[in-house]
Amino acid sequence: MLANHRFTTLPAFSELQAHFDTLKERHMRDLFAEDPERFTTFSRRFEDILLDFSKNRITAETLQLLLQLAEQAELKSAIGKMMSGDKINRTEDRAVLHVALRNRSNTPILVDGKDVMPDVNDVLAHMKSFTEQIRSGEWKGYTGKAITDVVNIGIGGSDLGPVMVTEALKPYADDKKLRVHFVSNVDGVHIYETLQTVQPETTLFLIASKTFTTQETMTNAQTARQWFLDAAKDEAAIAKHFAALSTNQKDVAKFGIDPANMFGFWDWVGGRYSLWSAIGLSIALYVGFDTFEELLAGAHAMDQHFQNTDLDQNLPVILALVGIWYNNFFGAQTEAILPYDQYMHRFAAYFQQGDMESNGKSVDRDGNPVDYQTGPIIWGEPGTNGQHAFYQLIHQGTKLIPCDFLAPAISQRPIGEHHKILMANFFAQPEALMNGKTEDEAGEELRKAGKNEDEIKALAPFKAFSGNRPTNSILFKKLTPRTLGSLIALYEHKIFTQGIIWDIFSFDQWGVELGKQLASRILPELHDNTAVSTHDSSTNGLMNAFKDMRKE
Ligand SMILES: O=P(O)(O)OC[C@H]1O[C@H](O)[C@@H](O)[C@@H](O)[C@@H]1O
Repeated sequence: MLANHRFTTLPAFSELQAHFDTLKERHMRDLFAEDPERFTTFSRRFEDILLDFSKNRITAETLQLLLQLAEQAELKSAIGKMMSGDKINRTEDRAVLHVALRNRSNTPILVDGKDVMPDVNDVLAHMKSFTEQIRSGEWKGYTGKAITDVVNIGIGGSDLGPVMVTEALKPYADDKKLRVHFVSNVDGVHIYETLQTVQPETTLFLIASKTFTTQETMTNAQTARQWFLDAAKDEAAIAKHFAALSTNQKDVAKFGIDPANMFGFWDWVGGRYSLWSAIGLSIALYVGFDTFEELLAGAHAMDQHFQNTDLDQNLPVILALVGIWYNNFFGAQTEAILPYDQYMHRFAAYFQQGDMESNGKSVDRDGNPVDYQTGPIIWGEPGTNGQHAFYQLIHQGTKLIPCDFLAPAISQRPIGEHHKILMANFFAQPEALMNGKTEDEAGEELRKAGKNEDEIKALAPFKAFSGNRPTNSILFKKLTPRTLGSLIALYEHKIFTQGIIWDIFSFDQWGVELGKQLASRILPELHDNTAVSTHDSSTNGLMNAFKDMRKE
């Protein structure tokens, strides 16, 4: 059981408040000027990953106090509890063991007295042999042809991880053994457009759903099944073209999927933490099983770092603490994740679910409403695209938006000057956000450009930048499977750390349930043209207008 505490009554919390008052007006420009060692003091390394958090509004004292906050929240003990299979997801009475899925050292992890590792390894072995059969062409479809296309049907945690990772690891699929497609939206457009591009006789469908009851996924799966049977005209052919990634054996069998094609996982794998489980089968099929294992190994290495490294050297902990500093003291509402790597273009979208579904909570572990801020709004797009879209607000708007900049030192596709140009932007933006530009500096530039004094006076305020806008820079050698695994685990553990300190449960998601219940209540009311009057006037009005618009 996790110990409860009230976040705002931890002794370090009030110390941080007092400290904040002394620091809030200080400019990072001055902090850098005062301390030539600032980069060394505020940067950390893990394998090929360098975290530079020196461009934050912190001093050594801030970091010390934040570390005390983590200690007072009993973070170390909480990490140990997660890693050893304690049921820390109390509202669902479950352990939280995505770390077991990538536990390459195979040390036993017990849930209810039973080591989970043999089951984990069995599923991995099953995934491996299946992957090899499909990729080698040994597995034949119902007309005797090899599989060329894999369609993963899933949503939320059963979609976003595989989408993000297959995009990020595209260079590792250069052998072009298989194409992968992802269908998530219940909007029929999504499955329609995907089915336009594949052939029934060479397509493998993966029905990815932890519960195997999610309406969107089941609707898309039934449509795919019907489309397939329209061509194959034989239910026996389903065994060659459908596999299930799920914890729900009963409903998988009911759907007609051969139990031999079911890849299981367990209730202790949260949906948004499931890419390491059977849900990652599309990844393994696309990049090959060895590459998938390297991804697991990278995450495992970060798990060990998180568990065994002192808090002040611990990358996930530092990211989490810096985030808390802005979220709970500066009042920042959002955080941007900005990868300067086109292959990582779904990384922010992935952690939108990872972070917001985990820490979007307003009740503490005692069941009381919190009176402080919890999880931030996560958003972001790859650089440099974002620079030409929303960075204006980050530079000159009224909101404080802490940003994480991520980039590889070595491009997967070194072409001409592209990577150096990309990296020049990666270095320039955090520098500009930190330094800003005073009105005097802006004036000087205008003078050099030949403006007269009246023009300078009129324009300089618009051309000035306050600066003092915080960033973390995460520079890594190359986006290898191992590094990607470590980066994902880095953010996962950041989320865990913040949840522990905020005294909330990060591994349930009751908020998602409401939408599901309401939609299932409304669906039957859409089946005929009868006017609806059972809801509020807005919902009634909209539903009735919908029915009118559809009349011939
Ligand atoms: O894999 P499933 O069971 O289809 O769930 C898909 C998604 O459903 C809900 O939105 C939440 O519970 C998510 O965490 C989950 O990832």
